Amino acid sequence: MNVENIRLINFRNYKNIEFKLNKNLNIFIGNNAQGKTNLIEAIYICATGKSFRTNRDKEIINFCKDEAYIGSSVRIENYNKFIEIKLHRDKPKRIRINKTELESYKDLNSGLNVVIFTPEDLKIVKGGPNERRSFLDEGISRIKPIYNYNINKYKKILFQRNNLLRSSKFRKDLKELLDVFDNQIVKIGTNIILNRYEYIEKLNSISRDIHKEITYKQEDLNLKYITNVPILEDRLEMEKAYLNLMKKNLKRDIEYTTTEIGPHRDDIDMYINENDARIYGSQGQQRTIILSIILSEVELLKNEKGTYPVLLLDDVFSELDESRKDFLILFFKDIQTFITTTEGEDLKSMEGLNKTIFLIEDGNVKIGG
Ligand SMILES: Nc1ncnc2c1ncn2[C@@H]1O[C@H](COP(=O)(O)OP(=O)(O)OP(=O)(O)O)[C@@H](O)[C@H]1O
Repeated sequence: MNVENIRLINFRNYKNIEFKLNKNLNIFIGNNAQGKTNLIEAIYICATGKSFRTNRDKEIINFCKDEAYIGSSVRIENYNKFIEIKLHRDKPKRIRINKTELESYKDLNSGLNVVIFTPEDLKIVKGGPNERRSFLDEGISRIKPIYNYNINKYKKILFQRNNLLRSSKFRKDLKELLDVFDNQIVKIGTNIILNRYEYIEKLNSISRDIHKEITYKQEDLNLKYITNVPILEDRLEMEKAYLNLMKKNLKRDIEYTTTEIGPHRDDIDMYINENDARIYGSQGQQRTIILSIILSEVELLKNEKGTYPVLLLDDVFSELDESRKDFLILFFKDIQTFITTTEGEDLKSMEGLNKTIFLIEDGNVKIGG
């Protein structure tokens, strides 16, 4: 799978550009604020229909224009897809695949899988549990689209349950209504928890090996899934235990008008050599954890889907020492990779790889030497 070319019109600081991309390594090099991340963003939008930086399409359109266009030809196994996205300041975006318009961007099945690293991803280690749950949900949805549907459904029912708890004093039918909600919550919640459990188990086993390699066997990474629902081998027993726990907590739930038990309280603990990485990890260590996890997602996707996704790495080299950079570069051999950097120095470590260097300056793209 690879992105063959890209055309941008009035997309952020790009007025009108079109260029071909390398099947392997693409390096966007330039000073700050020249448009390197904007290119990563454009490729991400082609794959997912949305930006990783904003939910407001208006921000993506050039300041002085009302419309923007992204077009890209993508090679998936042995066929091509031509993806086109039109953004308008006052209208919903329109997406066409091979000239056929989709009803909604949510229908976009570009076939292009991407895994992205951005400096913001540090929040997966440093931020709150919400960040880690979002990371999990995104990763699992890439492999199992039905999971995303379950998450949305779970959030909806949970919201309704919490509303009901808020009005519990005035409801004579509280018990009957809660029974209906709780039975649904437990079914979907169990699905979510088992999917998360399985995903973290797989991620953990791959990321441990990768992390060991990156750190020259100095660091042992361990990811642990935290959930307040007991995970049991027998699914029906698990649902029963989950429901009992909800019933046991009902008094507390009514008092606080929120639901305590369930996957909306899940988290991931991260340890390096048995120490909590969130508390004791250095900035470089925390960054390396994210890299190990993201590279594991790449391997996991390859295992599940049979082909490597495209790798988007925004400013990945900062704060990594030479040996960690070298390991990362080994990864690029078989995967189409897009990488942004301000440092000419970083290019030295990529000698000998099949690559194209793009010089980015003020919304212009030139092929470098
Ligand atoms: N909607 C827009 N219209 C025009 N220009 C925009 C728009 N949004 C962002 N920009 C411009 O894009 C530039 C930032 O681009 P980008 O984020 O890709 O920078 P970068 O090269 O990755 O920089 P850094 O190395 O600092 O991360 C800024 O000059 C900003 O003003």
